[in-house]
Amino acid sequence: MTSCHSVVNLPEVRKVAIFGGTHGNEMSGVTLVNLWINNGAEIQRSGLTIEPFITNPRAVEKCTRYVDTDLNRAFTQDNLSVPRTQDLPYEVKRAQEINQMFGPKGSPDAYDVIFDLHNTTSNMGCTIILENSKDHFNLQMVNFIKSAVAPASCPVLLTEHPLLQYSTTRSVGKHPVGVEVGPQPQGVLRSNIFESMRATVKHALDFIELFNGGMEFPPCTVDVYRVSERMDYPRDKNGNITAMVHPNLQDCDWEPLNPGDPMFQAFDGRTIKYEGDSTVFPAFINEAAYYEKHQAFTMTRRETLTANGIKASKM
Ligand SMILES: CC(=O)N[C@@H](CC(=O)O)C(=O)O
Ligand SMILES: [Zn+2]
Repeated sequence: MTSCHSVVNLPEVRKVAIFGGTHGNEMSGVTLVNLWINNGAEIQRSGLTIEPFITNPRAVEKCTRYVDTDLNRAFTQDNLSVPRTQDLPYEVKRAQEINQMFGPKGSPDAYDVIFDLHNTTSNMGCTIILENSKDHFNLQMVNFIKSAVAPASCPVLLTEHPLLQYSTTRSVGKHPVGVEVGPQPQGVLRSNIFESMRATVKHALDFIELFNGGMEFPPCTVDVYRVSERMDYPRDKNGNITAMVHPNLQDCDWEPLNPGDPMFQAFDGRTIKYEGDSTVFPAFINEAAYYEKHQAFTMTRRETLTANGIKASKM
């Protein structure tokens, strides 16, 4: 369906969900979604069903990341198809319910766009997380958001990776979009973080409204940071960490980490350097939730993606 201007016709967007509380202690998304459940005027757009939804209410109630297991890793085909029994972890049961309501994952009935609102303790600013480098609709949306927030930046983390990809809550939708804003401590609201998340969602919904209204978005390029590796903390034989993120690296998400740069500061005072052979761009530096995942930061590489022009097809 490509025209001579390399503009692809895509179906109009009909069903949109905004998830908060996938992690119950990430307060911006929890608070915004609860606000919008009470009064949805701010997120209404013509011709669209937009559903704000708390995905892990038990974790929200306890103000904890999860109750039994991380919901944002639970949307595997195995979990989604396992027979429902009493002793399944709460989040696996919940994943099945969410898949029924907003999916099924991979099916034509699935919601068109799902935003999932997260906070990080890392200094990542207002980051968009994408899972698929060939999702031209999402790439165009991100290009729109980047222009709307400029001169502020909107880094894009691309989690597409043969081994490191994980099965997210938003992945039940056709176009999954993570919104990851920090730094904000767990269980805490910070007004600047809250408002930048709110603005990003607003721009994203404006984009969808313009798209449905027939606006043509010309081909564009989008700079992204693609996940390449995970870096764990140095550990002793018992698995306890023996070093912290080095002060030169702390809060330096998205800045180049070059071979030879300090990476960790051991408790005995030694500096541990980055010994890779090329420059990487770390993200999720010293994320609180990742100690248990054995991850001190994520290494990414910069890449420029090309998006087709897009236009809504009238049916
Ligand atoms: C700090 C945090 O929870 N980050 C999210 C990232 C994502 O949504 O892809 C997670 O690990 O699930
Ligand atoms: Zn989260």
